[in-house]
Amino acid sequence: MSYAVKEIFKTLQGEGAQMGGAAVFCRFAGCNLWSGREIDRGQAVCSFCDTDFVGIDGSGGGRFADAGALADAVEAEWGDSRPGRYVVLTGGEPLLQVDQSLVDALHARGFEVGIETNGTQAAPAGLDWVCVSPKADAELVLRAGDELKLVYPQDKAAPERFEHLAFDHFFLQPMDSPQATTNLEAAIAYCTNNPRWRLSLQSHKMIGIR
Ligand SMILES: C[S@@+](CC[C@H](N)C(=O)[O-])C[C@H]1O[C@@H](n2cnc3c(N)ncnc32)[C@H](O)[C@@H]1O
Ligand SMILES: Nc1nc2[nH]cc(C(=O)O)c2c(=O)[nH]1
Ligand code: SF4
Ligand SMILES: [Mg+2]
Repeated sequence: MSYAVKEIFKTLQGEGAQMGGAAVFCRFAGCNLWSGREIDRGQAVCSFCDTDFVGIDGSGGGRFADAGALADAVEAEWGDSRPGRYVVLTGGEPLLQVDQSLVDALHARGFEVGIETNGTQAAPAGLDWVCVSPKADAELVLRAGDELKLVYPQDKAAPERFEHLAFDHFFLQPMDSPQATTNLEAAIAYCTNNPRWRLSLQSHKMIGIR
């Protein structure tokens, strides 16, 4: 199967429990919860997205004919060094495209494989770090993983809906929007009163990296 990829870049993971660690980000094109066109945002199931995932025209993006070709591009972006190889599959919604052969091809090149997903699609086996970010109006299929990272606040997606699920870490991530300051304050208040939840800040935006 071929893969449509918006961009591939090396940076530090900005969010969640892996925050601050080096990673190659592989951003897949397309999402099942929004077309990515501003004209459709108001009607989308997920309407607060901060990401351009349309097309294959970003840096390092393209159409990759098979898993080996995409894993080679990820490896080239990381460079020659072997220790700590880590790739984050994101998007758009990566689980519309990620399959077992891609996970295997990345493992064969020495990468640990993380994923950022909206949790609406089944995942192939062998992923090393699964971050699920549920959306209020989308059915949640992936109900176990390493971290659950809830963008906060969302109408009809109170944290209590998710805290019984089988994750090791529970994060609230303030919604980036014109109300970002209010959202941050609300997330601080919630975490202060509900110690099962920790605050995840989008640190890459604060320090001016991708
Ligand atoms: C762009 S999404 C791509 C992966 C996947 N589609 C998902 O939603 O998890 C990457 C992460 O950014 C989060 N995110 C998207 N828009 C955001 C916003 N406006 N403020 C804070 N986090 C946001 C998502 O919830 C997700 O955790
Ligand atoms: N630095 C950095 N960290 C991130 N963590 C999750 C991201 C994403 O868009 O999936 C992201 C991103 O786009 N950049
Ligand atoms: S599910 Fe993820 S990629 Fe899709 S629109 Fe929402 S935040 Fe963006
Ligand atoms: Mg992002």
